[in-house]
Amino acid sequence: MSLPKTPSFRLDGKRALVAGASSGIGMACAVALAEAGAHVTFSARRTEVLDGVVDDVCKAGFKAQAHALDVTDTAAVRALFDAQCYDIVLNSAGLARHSAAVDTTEDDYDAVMNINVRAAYFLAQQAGKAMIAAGKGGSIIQISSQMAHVGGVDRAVYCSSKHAVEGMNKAMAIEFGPAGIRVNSICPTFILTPLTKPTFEDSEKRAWIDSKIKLPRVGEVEDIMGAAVFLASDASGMITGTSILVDGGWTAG
Ligand SMILES: NC(=O)c1ccc[n+]([C@@H]2O[C@H](COP(=O)([O-])OP(=O)(O)OC[C@H]3O[C@@H](n4cnc5c(N)ncnc54)[C@H](O)[C@@H]3O)[C@@H](O)[C@H]2O)c1
Ligand SMILES: O=C(O)C(=O)C[C@H](O)[C@H](O)CO
Repeated sequence: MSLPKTPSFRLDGKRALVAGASSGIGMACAVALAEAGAHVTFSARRTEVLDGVVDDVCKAGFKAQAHALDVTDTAAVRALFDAQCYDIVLNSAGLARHSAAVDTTEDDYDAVMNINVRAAYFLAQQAGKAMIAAGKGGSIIQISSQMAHVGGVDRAVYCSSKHAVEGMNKAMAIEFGPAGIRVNSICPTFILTPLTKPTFEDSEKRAWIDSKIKLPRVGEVEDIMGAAVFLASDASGMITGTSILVDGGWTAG
């Protein structure tokens, strides 16, 4: 009897691009992809902020390089994918500005939507286009949020942006699927990063977070790394148009 063959979680020989790799979840995911064997391009608006981590990853024997990219610069995004096709594209660039819906300014709305939705859209568009032309399939991963699945106090704009990412992914999964390109998201709960530091430091908000997460701790960037490697690898080869909630049970009730 021939046993089923376990699919590989390894990413050897794959080229990966991580946008928003200078801090937080993006940096952790980029390191995880490199440790799994991919050659990872860490991208951020300024390469100086990437030099330390890229050096450390290379010294550890993994493959990495830095690239300057502002994800809102659609011409630069196009140029990047015209020059190189990536097998894996993970987008972690994002912004949160919170206010009651009745107080949201147009500036806050536009800033959040510009990065979380518009930039995510055109990055995935160009990634998908290059992957289709290369004919090798691929995996596009957006760092979305648990707030793509529920509402949150003072988070009407942020929730709108992350729900939009889920819709965009589903439609792109339909379009790109025949070319073997998978489009998914990771939906984290609150993870301590520069983005959420002010929320964690507010004792009332911290109590809200602790009351909603069912596990006895909050999330750390390391909690997202496994999902990133899984979605990038052949181990998730039949998964597309969906999201992996890494939410400590927040959305369970
Ligand atoms: N930390 C959390 O609790 C949490 C939970 C769920 C989802 N998220 C999402 O995860 C993603 C990463 O957030 P994080 O918590 O790691 O915060 P972070 O602030 O550490 O990371 C955001 C990154 O986006 C980059 N960025 C912002 N604008 C950019 C631009 N125009 N071009 C290129 N890069 C840009 C920043 O430089 C930064 O490195 C975001 O999309 C966020 O919405 C975070
Ligand atoms: O909701 C917030 O305060 C954020 O900054 C992002 C979140 O941490 C994330 O979406 C988890 O709810």
